[in-house]
Amino acid sequence: MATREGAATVAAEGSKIRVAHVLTVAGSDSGGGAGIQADLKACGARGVYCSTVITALTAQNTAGVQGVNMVSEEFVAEQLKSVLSDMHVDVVKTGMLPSVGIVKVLLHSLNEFPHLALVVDPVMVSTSGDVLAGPSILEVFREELLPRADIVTPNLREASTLLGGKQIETVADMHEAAKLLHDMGPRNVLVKGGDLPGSFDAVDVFFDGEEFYELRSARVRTHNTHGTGCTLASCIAAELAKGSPTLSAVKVAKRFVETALDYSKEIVVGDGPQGPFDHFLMLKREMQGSRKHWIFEPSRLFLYAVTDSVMNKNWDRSITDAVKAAIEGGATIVQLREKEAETGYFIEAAKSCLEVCRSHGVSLLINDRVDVALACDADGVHVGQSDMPVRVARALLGPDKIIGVSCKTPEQAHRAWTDGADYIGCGGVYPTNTKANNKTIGLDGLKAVCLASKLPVVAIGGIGPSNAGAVMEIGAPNLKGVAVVSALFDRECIVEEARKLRATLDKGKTSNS
Ligand SMILES: Cc1ncc(COP(=O)(O)OP(=O)(O)O)c(N)n1
Ligand SMILES: Cc1ncsc1CCOP(=O)(O)O
Ligand SMILES: [Mg+2]
Repeated sequence: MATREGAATVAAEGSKIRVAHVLTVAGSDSGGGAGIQADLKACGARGVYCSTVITALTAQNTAGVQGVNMVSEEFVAEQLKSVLSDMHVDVVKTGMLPSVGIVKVLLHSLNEFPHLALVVDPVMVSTSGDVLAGPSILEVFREELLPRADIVTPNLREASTLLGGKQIETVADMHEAAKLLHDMGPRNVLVKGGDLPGSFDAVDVFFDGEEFYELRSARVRTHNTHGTGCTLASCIAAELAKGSPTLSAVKVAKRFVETALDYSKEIVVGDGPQGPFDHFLMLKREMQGSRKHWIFEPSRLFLYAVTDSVMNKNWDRSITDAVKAAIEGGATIVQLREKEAETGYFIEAAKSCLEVCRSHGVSLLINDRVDVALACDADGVHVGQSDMPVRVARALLGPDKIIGVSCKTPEQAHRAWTDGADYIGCGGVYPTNTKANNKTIGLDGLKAVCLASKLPVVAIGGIGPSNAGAVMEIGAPNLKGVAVVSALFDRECIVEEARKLRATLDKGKTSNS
C-alpha cells in the first residue's frame, strides 16, 4: 500500500498533482437528491475529489423517507480507516450521523488526524420532515462534535433544536442563535434562513466569533430544493479544500446553490412534493436540445454556408434571415462568421439562428468564438491555426460539440486528428476577396491535406457554382463538401444561389456513384 509520505514524494517530484479532497461522512439517499449523492455531485461540480463514508442507507424519493438502515459503528470505522489511512483528505464534511456511537467513531478518527478541517451539517430532520437523528445525539453534538468544527451550518429548525428549542423567527433571532451556537465551540457558524417566515430574500447569518454577516439573495421559487443543505455544506467543504477563507467559501457555495436552484426550477424527477435539483446545470439543456445524442455526420459538410456580417449589412438583411434562406436553398451546415459583431448582439443573433437551424436539423457552428458557442449552446466551433487551439476548445466544449479546424498543410492536417478535431476546413482553394492575405493552395494543396488525414475535409475559398464540381472531382474520399461565403451571402437571392450550388454538388455526387 502507498504510504502518505510515498505519495507526497512523487508529487514533490513534479510528476503528479495532488487534488483538493473532501471526505463526506453521511447517509445515502436512494433518490439521489441529498446525502452522499448530493455531496458527490456538489464536489464534482466544484472540481474537488470526494470520498465517502456511508453512515446509513435511506430508502427515499421525492415524497419522503420510507426507510432507514443504519451502518454498524464497526463498519463506519472501517470505511474511515480505509480512506484516511491512504488518501490525502483536506476537509471532512458530515451529514447524517444517525447514532451517538457513529459520532464517537468519527470523533476518534478526527482525533487521529487533527489537521483535517471539519464542516458539520447538523442533519437531524430531512427537508420532507422525516427524523434522521434522534434527540439522544444532541449532547454529543453540542459537547464534542461542534467544538471540533471549523463551521457548522444549521437551518432554522436544526439551530433551534441544538439550542434546546429556542424560537428563531427573525433575522435578529438568527444573530442570537449564531452567537449561542458559536459559544458551543465551532470556529464559524452559518445559520441558514431559507425557512424564515415572511421573508422575500434568502437570508443566511454568518458569524465568525467577531463579526456578523448577513448574506442575502433573492429567494428562488421552486419545489426542487431536496438536498440544498447537503449541497451547500459540501460546496463550503470543497472551497475550503481548495484553500479559500471560510467566508469566501460560504459566499461561493451560496451562489452555487442559488444558481443550481434557479436553473432547475422546471425539472421533474419524481411525483412527490420536493424534487432534487441539477448540480451540473446540464439536464434541462440536454432535453431542450432537439438533437439528443446527436453524432457528427461528415456528410453534413456537403454544402457549408459561412455567413459574413459585412455582406449581410450591405444587402440589408439580418443574420437570421440570411441563415434561413441558405437552409431553404439546401445548405447542410451553417457557420456564423461574424467578425465585426459585438458579443452581446452576436449571442442573441446566434440563439435566433440556432432556433432556425434546430427546426431544420441543421448544425450551427460559431467561427472563432468559443465563448459565444458556449453562451448560446451552439453545436460547435470552427477555429483557425492562430485561434484557440483545438485541444483547449475541446476541453472547454466537451466531447459532444463539433470542432472544425482550418488546415493548409499535411502537417496541420495530421495534428488536427491528434488534437481531437471533427473535420478540417481546407483552403483557400481559389483566390478570394472574403479573407485578406489568405494564401491560395489550389487543388493540389487540397489533395495533399485530404491524403494526410483521416478526418473529413470541406474545401473553402473562392468556391461557387462554376467551380464546385471541379473541387469535388479531385477524388478524395474524405472530401465531403464545399464551404462558401460570397457565393451565397454576397448575392441578391441567397435561396437561388444555394439551390444552384446544391444542384451542381448533387449532380457531381450522382455521376460519381
Ligand atoms: C469551414 C471553414 N474552413 C476554414 C475557415 C477559416 O477559418 P480561419 O482560418 O480561422 O479564418 P477565419 O474564418 O476566422 O477568418 C472557416 N471559417 N470555415
Ligand atoms: C474564411 C476563409 N478561409 C479560407 S478562404 C475563406 C474565405 C472564403 O470565402 P469565399 O467563399 O467568399 O471565397
Ligand atoms: Mg478564425
